[in-house]
Amino acid sequence: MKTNMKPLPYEWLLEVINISTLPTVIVDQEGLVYYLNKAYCDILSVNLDDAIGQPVQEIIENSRMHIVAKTGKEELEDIQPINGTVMIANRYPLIIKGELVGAVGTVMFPNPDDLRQYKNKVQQLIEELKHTRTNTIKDLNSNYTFQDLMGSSPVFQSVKQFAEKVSGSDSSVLLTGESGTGKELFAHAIHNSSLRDKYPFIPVNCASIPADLLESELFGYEDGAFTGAKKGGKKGLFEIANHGTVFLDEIGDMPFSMQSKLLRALQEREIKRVGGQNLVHVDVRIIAATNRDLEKMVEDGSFRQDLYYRLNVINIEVPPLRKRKEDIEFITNKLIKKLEGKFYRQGTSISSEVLEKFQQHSWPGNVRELENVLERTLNVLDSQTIQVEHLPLYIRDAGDVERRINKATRSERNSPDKSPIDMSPDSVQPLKETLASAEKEAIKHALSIADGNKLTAAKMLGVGKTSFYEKCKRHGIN
Ligand SMILES: Nc1ncnc2c1ncn2[C@@H]1O[C@H](COP(=O)(O)OP(=O)(O)OP(=O)(O)O)[C@@H](O)[C@H]1O
Repeated sequence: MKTNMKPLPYEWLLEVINISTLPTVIVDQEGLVYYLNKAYCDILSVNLDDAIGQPVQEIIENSRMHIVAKTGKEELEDIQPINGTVMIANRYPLIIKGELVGAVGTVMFPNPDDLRQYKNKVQQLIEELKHTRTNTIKDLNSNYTFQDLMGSSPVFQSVKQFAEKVSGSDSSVLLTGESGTGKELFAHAIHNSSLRDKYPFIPVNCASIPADLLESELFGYEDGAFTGAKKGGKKGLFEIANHGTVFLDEIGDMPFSMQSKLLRALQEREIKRVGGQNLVHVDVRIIAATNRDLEKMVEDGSFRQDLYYRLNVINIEVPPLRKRKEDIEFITNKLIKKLEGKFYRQGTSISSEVLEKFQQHSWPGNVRELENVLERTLNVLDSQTIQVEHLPLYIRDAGDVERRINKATRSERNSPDKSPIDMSPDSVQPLKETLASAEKEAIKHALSIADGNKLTAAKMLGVGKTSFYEKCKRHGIN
């Protein structure tokens, strides 16, 4: 190739090689050191004049430059320990006018601190990548907007409109309401219509992370913070969510000791990693949710009042399904449409009797329960129309229980002596046994509504998961 470039003077070339901070060595075809730049002389603590003309393997530990100068084959990213430090070596054959005349080599990380910093950086990137990957998969399944929130009743519409209105604000939101009413869906929708929508939405289930891990999950940790901690430390979810939203689900289950640390983070907008000294500024919006009565928890001292006020700047109470019965038919039809795709069906409908049963049922598991019931029904449906006999027994009984109670109350009121309640002494059981059998029935009922999911069943019953597991064990429920 012909260029107009003048050949670089020899001194210039040497200066260029010396300016480079990358330790560089040039050997001739015999593997004798032709030139060693300043960076390499420094890390080897050798004098250039003493090194020139010496076999390279005598000057540089574990060198293979003399081999490359013979084979003419480059060796890239080879591990080369020098003075007890692992370095990455790149070795290139030096070919001038088509002839192999020697080799040139460089090494990276001559300083152990550089290597450590590099490793930390890579480790952090790997952590972020893993987290992003998990969340991307999750987001693909749950990237909800307000349009996904089903419900046409005036009460639901007004809650939805209010939530939409406050999406743009940066204030904390507390979503309250029974299990399965769609609080998490609301949190997604609020984030997605806020100015933070291009940044992460990080959901954290405060009930499912063990108390002693919660702080390091939320705020991260430094290298060596505790036994088993990853080398290089780890970013917490608050740092990962920077500029986005952290959704603290089941906030009522956050351990008391953690509540004060969360409060500090919200007030100062700064977090301190576990085992760290530095404060890291974070910009996140908090959306919290619970189906527990936080006000009562504040009263009985199990939830910090100051944190409650911090979180409850905007309160959105999602109404239960039984308080918006107009929505039942609407949501049922929408869910059927959604499920038809899953079961490769078309034209499925429900009978008016089924709708009546649905209206009579109290739906303690709300939309989640309705979704489960319909999915279970469509799974086994061999006709186009869902009839009462296709429904689970406890829904078929809906209304009957209420009717029986009403009838009993009415007849008791009208003719107390003809009460339908069994008045024989044998019908009375010790209170302890009566309560135990009622508890067992309630657990079985909740489990059947929650499709066997114990965490959901525990939530619907309003008990902690440890106590729920103990109760299941006591009653022999698996
Ligand atoms: N209004 C709604 N429109 C569409 N789907 C809904 C609605 N409400 C709830 N769902 C569905 O019900 C299920 C439960 O919703 P979600 O997890 O948001 O409830 P939640 O109130 O956060 O429950 P929990 O308190 O148990 O965590 C999800 O599958 C969700 O898609």
